[in-house]
Amino acid sequence: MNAVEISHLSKSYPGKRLGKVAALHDVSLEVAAGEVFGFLGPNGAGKSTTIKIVMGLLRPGTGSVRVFGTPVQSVESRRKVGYLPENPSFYEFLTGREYLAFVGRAFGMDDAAIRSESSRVLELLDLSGAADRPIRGYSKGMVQRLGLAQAMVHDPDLYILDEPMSGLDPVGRALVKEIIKDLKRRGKTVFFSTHITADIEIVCDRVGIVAGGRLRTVDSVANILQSGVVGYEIEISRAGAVEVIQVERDLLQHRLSELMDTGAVIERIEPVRKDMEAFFLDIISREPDGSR
Ligand SMILES: Nc1ncnc2c1ncn2[C@@H]1O[C@H](COP(=O)(O)OP(=O)(O)OP(=O)(O)O)[C@@H](O)[C@H]1O
Repeated sequence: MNAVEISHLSKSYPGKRLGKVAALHDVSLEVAAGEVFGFLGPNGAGKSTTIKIVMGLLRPGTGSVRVFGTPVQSVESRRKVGYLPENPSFYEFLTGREYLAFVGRAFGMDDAAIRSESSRVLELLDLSGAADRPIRGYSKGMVQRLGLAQAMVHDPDLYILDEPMSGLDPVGRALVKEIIKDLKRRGKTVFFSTHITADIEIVCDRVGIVAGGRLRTVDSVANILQSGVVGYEIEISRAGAVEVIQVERDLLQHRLSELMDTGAVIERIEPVRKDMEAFFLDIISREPDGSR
């Protein structure tokens, strides 16, 4: 079963005078249940617009979205979703714990569940020490982590996270990546947007690259990294000396036989690859039809 099905979404915003800003053009993609899907694109690519439509906060110009097979406008589909908006902001006079209780009540949780789940997610997001202080005194990173906590408090099956690592320091980023990996281990689905390629490599099963409102490619991270292998680095020892040799991708077998014929011992072979960033820059530098 697909957790999210996005079909032929297009969206324009009103522009200057009578003009329009085209934000999305015919975007279709599916996110399978249990998968971590990264929605990668530069600034202004259309990531937040897509996410707001998936959350039912914006109406699409054309197209539709289903969440676990149900149209996104239905209350039932919303119960299963935890949402982190871009730049979250909260009622600043509440404490973090009070805000989570407010969210828990909105999702129909009982008081005991609210108490235990709030404590669990506050601990997970390293906010226990600040839980009973008003949000107005929180740092930017703490507000971002509270944003993730409020998306998790009702233990949804699907997480829609708009730039979850935004505004976090390296410790916070690592924490959020661990949380995403843990959600996957628990069978949850995560759809998150980012413009940081390294975040995708570490936590995602698949990635969709969006630019200029068009989905340019969707592929598994493993495929992208594998197809990005441009050659190999071979470490050998021969006559008591260690050497490192670079070999082109297609010449590996040939070069290995040659080396072994000379009595060299192969100590290590490592692929030399283009990383996700190189792949991303290559995709977005092309025209939508693939030409340069
Ligand atoms: N409310 C709005 N009114 C007019 N234009 C908008 C509005 N919101 C977004 N846009 C435009 O739509 C396009 C897509 O914006 P969107 O916020 O979806 O991109 P994004 O990929 O989330 O960008 P970022 O990474 O900078 O957050 C951009 O050209 C943006 O200027």
